[in-house]
Amino acid sequence: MSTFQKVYAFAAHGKRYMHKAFLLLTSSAVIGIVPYIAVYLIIMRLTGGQLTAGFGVGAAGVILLSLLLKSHTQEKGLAASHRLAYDTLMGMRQKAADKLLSMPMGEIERYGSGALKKIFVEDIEGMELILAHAIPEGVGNIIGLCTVVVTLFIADWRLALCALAVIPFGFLALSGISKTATQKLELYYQASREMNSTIIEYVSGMEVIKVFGQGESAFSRYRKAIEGYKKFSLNWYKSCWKYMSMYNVFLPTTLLFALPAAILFYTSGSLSFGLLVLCVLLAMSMGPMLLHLVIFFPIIPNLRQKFKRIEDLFEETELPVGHDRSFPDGYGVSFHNVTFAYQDIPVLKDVSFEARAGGITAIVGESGAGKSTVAKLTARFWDVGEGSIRIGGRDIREYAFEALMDTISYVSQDNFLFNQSIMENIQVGRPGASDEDVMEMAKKAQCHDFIMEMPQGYQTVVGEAGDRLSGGQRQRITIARAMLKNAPIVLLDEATSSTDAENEDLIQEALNQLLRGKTVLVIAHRLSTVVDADHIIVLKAGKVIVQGKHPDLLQASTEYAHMWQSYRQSARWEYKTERKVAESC
Ligand SMILES: Nc1ncnc2c1ncn2[C@@H]1O[C@H](COP(=O)(O)OP(=O)(O)OP(=O)(O)O)[C@@H](O)[C@H]1O
Repeated sequence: MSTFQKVYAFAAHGKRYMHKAFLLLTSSAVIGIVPYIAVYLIIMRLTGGQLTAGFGVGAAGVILLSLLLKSHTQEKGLAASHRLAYDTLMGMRQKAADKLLSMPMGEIERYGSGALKKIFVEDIEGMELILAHAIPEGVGNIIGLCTVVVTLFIADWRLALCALAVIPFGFLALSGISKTATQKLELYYQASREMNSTIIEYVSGMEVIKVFGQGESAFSRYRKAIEGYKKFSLNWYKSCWKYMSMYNVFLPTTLLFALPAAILFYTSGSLSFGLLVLCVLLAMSMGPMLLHLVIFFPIIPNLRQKFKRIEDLFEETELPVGHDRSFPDGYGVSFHNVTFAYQDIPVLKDVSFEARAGGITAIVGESGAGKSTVAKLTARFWDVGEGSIRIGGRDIREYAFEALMDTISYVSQDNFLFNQSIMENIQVGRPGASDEDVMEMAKKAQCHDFIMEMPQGYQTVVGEAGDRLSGGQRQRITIARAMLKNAPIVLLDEATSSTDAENEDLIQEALNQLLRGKTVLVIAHRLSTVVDADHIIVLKAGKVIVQGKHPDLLQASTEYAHMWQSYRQSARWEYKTERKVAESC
């Protein structure tokens, strides 16, 4: 399958639009010849002394009509080809978004946000220019050129050959351009990729650069990347300039051979005056069309390059999904001898536990023990290496992806928000939820008051990743979002860690209300939040070292008792510090 076929296969109504565009653009090109023929006929009558006023007016009318018709068919042809282009791009964008949803997070992380941005924004966006403009206009131009050449051959084959005498020079230049361009295009794109990812890193790491005084060294990396890009771009253009100039100089000279030959044939009597004018006009019209070809040909390797990266993304492995939509035994979550590694680094080892349906199960342990990984595996961001995770008694790999996602609410550590209004961010939890429902949840998650204090209230746009809000505010909004979703299983990863003590109590209360009856897996550093849990799992270096209820664990595990002791001490220390601050004020 050629790249064009593969690209256009993304269009939902690809064939229909393609046929329509081709038919209309061809008609437009053929109609474009009519004025020339009409002029030829007028001249023939004029030189033969048979031109009547009626014929002159009729021919002028035909010229005007054919120009209008050419413009109309071209407009409709371009409209069809644009529809084809945007249909294709829509299909491609949709597939790219679906692809990310079905890829394991590890693969997405491996790409990095810079490379994915390049694919989504630059490659797909760059294809827009090619598909919606370069190809329709280029194809129209080629059809027009072929029509002129055929007409010229019909009119006088000798003059057609003279007009085409410049073509070998043009092809020589074209093959030079396409050879050098294709050879160096990959290097050029590589330099562009490097520059882009350095720029993204430079901008996203601005806080660290400022705080740690890294301006000089970070800027030198940035400068090196843009210098590299400049070098490759110039190098690339330099290798094309010679051929471009040759092309630009030689190709418009179609008249250079055709005109003297036409006059020679006319004076020798083998060409009528009418045909002389017709052939000269046609030969003249070929120049700009031939020049236009140079824009069209390089887009083929360009399209191939861009599509290759998109195709590579589409070929990435996906998480296999099942089709089950019903949960036979409710919403209990259980891990069965789960072993998991990020790439080659083992994180969870033979982990087994059960989070009872409708109960609160807490996961505690030192930093890096693998607590968040348990939540991420439950949400199926990755698949387990060995063992299985079951929900309702069935392996989560057997469920349809949407059915599983509908069942789980996940409040993660990073509290990501979209650069949209607060209202829309909370509505992500339940698309289509009414404003009143959103506000009710916001009140329960203790965010209504601070939202109302903002100038645009719920319509306030939160900035990129929510950076116009504080950590605590972001966290409460993500809790409201999860509450609105009202899923039967809730994963809370450090859900109240960015909240001050007063709000934490309030949110905890709201959470307690809303989590009632749900299967909750809570990951918390502060042991106070898990004391009342139905079941506590203690992880250490990826292994479950002990599990049970808080009072039992205090008795049964010295590790847990030690953790509890340390927590109590730090809580007392926090309390003392707060009191001292309060007294000194
Ligand atoms: N995406 C990832 N790729 C590679 N390694 C990872 C990734 N995420 C986590 N890890 C590693 O896996 C281990 C467990 O991480 P995890 O986030 O599950 O720990 P945690 O117990 O939740 O830690 P914390 O309490 O500090 O958040 C860590 O050593 C971490 O470096």
